[in-house]
Amino acid sequence: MTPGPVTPPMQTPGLETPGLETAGPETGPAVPGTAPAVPGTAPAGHVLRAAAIRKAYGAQTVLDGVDLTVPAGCLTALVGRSGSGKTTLLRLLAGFDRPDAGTITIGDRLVAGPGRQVPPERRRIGYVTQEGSLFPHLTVAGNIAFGWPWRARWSRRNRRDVGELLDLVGLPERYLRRFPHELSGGEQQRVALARALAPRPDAILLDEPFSALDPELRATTRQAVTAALAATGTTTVLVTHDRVEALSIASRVALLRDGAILQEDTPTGLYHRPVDHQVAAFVGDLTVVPAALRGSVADTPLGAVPLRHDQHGTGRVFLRPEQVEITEPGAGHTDATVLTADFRGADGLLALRVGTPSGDVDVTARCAAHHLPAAGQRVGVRVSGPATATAPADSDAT
Ligand SMILES: Nc1ncnc2c1ncn2[C@@H]1O[C@H](COP(=O)(O)OP(=O)(O)OP(=O)(O)O)[C@@H](O)[C@H]1O
Repeated sequence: MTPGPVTPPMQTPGLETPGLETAGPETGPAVPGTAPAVPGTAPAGHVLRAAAIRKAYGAQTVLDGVDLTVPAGCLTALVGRSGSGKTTLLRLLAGFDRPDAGTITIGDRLVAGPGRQVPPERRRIGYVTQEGSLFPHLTVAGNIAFGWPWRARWSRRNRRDVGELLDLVGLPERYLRRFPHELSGGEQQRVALARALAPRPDAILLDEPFSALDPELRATTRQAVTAALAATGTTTVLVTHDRVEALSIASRVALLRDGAILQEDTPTGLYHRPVDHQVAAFVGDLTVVPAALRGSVADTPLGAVPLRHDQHGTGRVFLRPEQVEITEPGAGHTDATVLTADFRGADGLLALRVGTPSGDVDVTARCAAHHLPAAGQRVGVRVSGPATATAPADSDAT
C-alpha cells in the first residue's frame, strides 16, 4: 500500500534520527509508490470535495453548510474576512479536526463523513503553514525526505528525486546540506513545499504560506511555488488574506462568508461578476453609484455606462477604480474635484467628488502616477468598460 504523505504539523521532529541530517548510504531500491512528484512523471491531482460541512465550537457555528469542490490539478484560493472560518475548513480537510456534519472526499475516497474520520497521515494531503515549520535539526535533504519510509529514504532514486524536488521549487542542489536557519524565509517556504510534495500527495493545503515574507521575496516565492504546483498538477487549496495574490495565482477563488461559500468562481468572474456588493468590495476597490438601468446601458452621474447584463429599473452600478478615466476638465462625461490623491508608486488612487443635481457622488479612480493630479484640482471623468449593476436584493450597497 502506498504510504500517506507527511503532514508536518502533526509530526514530532524529535522522532527523527540525527544520522539523516546528511544524505546517507543507499539502502536499496525505492519502495514502490514513494517516489516524489517530479515534472512529467507526477499523476494528475484528485478532485477534493467538501459537501454540507458544518463545524461549531461550543455555541459558535463557524461553518454551516460549506460546499467546495476543487477540481483535479486546480489551485483554488479560499478567501474571506478574518474569523470567517478559512483555517477551520483547512484543518477539517487535512483531518486535524472532525466536522460535525458533512463529507470530505479526495478523488473517490471518503475521508470524513458519518462514522468515518481518516487520520491526517493517511489522507494523502500535504499541509504547508505560514512558517513552513521545517525541522530545525534536519538539513534541507532530510526535511524533504522526511515523509518517505526509512528504507527508501536514501535510495539512489530518492536521492535524485530530492534534488529534482529542490529544483522544482527553484533552489539549487547545493542547498541540500543546508539547515533551515541557513535559508531565507522564502527559501524555507519552498523547501516546505518540496517536503509536502515529496510523498506525491493527492492534494496540498497552503495556509497563508507567503504572509510572513516581505513583498519582494513574496513575489518570487509565490512564483516558484505556483510553478511547482502547476508542474506537478497538484490539487491545491490556498488560504490567503491577499486578494491580489488570490486573483493572480488561483484558477478558482472561493469566498467564505457567514459559514458558507458565498461565491466560487474564476478570478475574473469574481472580480467582474460578483454576486453582491460585499463580494465586489472584498475582491477590489469599488465605487457604487446610483443608476437608471436601461437594458444594456446605465445612466449614472458619470455618464452612460455599458452594462454586462441587460437590466431595467432604478439600481446601482459597481465601478472599479481602473474604469474611471481622468481627462482634462470638460473632456470627459462630467467634471469632478480631487479630494485626495494617494500616490502608490506606479499609480495612485484618487478620491473624486462629482456634483449632481441630486447631490454629491464620491468616486474612486486609479491613475498612472505620472498623471496624478493634486488634491483640489478639477478634472474630467469618463467611465470605460462594462459595469455590473447591483441585484435588486442587494440592498446593502452604500
Ligand atoms: N479550537 C477552537 N476553539 C474555539 N473556537 C475556535 C477554534 N478555532 C477557531 N475558532 C473560532 O472560529 C472562528 C473561525 O476561526 P478561523 O481561524 O477558522 O478563521 P479564519 O478565517 O482562518 O481567520 P483568520 O483569517 O484571522 O486567520 C473564529 O471566531 C475563531 O475564534
